[in-house]
Amino acid sequence: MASRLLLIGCGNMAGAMLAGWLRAGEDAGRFAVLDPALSGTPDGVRLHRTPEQAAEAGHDAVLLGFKPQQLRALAPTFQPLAGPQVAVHSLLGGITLAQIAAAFPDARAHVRVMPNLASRIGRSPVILAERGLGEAEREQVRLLYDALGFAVWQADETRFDLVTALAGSGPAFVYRFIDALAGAAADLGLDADEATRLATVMVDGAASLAAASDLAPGELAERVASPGGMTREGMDVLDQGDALRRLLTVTLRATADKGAALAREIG
Ligand SMILES: NC(=O)C1=CN([C@@H]2O[C@H](COP(=O)(O)OP(=O)(O)OC[C@H]3O[C@@H](n4cnc5c(N)ncnc54)[C@H](OP(=O)(O)O)[C@@H]3O)[C@@H](O)[C@H]2O)C=CC1
Ligand SMILES: O=C(O)[C@@H]1CCC=N1
Repeated sequence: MASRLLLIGCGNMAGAMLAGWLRAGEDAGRFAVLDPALSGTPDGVRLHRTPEQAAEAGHDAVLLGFKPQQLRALAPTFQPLAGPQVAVHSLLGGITLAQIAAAFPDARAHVRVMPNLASRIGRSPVILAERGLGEAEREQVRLLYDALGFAVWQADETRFDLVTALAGSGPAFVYRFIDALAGAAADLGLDADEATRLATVMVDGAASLAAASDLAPGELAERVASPGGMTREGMDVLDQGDALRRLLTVTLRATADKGAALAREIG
């Protein structure tokens, strides 16, 4: 595992990861942040304002946590931080390993990382792809990200935008679902705050049960629907013409397509 990791850009996502690592018991001294306007970092995590300051402190790996659209403009500034002793890890949605390698050609290895905001509580899937790591270091990198939940290598990088849509963007879709469910209940007469609280606790419990169960989600749904009971009536609405699945297929396709568009934009 990289012993000293420099997070370049520490907003919503990299900030959640940093909090997740500290929550998991990682030593704060392993981490440093380079972010010009960030208000502060957790205790023990050094905050650098300039690449020169960061270079002086030293590191074995950098984690790119800024926006994909910034890669082309920022890469020359950060190249001195990504020399032959350094591995470049990237959170940049849509940006391929080949593009990361082209932006940081001197680095000894490149890793594409796709977590989600549940990193903060150690419950994120983290999808990984790499170029240039040896066998032992691959396992060290997997363990680093496994501390944020569940890390797994994606051998076929052509699938990365799709797994990003599912696992990286996925929480946004779940939050929309919770909002819509609560909003619908409010429209039908429930107090709005109560509806949001019930919907959130319900989704948490249902997802945790699915994660802990040997049964597939489809089978669990069948177990909720008592024969001749209420639930089936609602499920029939979602299932009619595969309405929910079709909607989600379009949703994932649009999300994944944007990844490819961002990559084309960078060139
Ligand atoms: N949000 C999410 O759930 C996920 C995001 N990602 C990826 O993570 C990356 C960041 O996204 P997100 O965290 O949402 O975005 P944010 O805007 O919250 O974070 C980006 C951070 O980078 C900082 N930054 C901007 N310019 C520089 C610079 N020149 N040097 C150093 N830092 C800089 C920003 O500072 P300032 O605000 O002052 O400009 C900000 O703190 C993206 O590439 C995205 O694809 C991946 C998975 C999930
Ligand atoms: O919206 C985005 O582009 C990033 C990538 C996955 C989640 N957030």
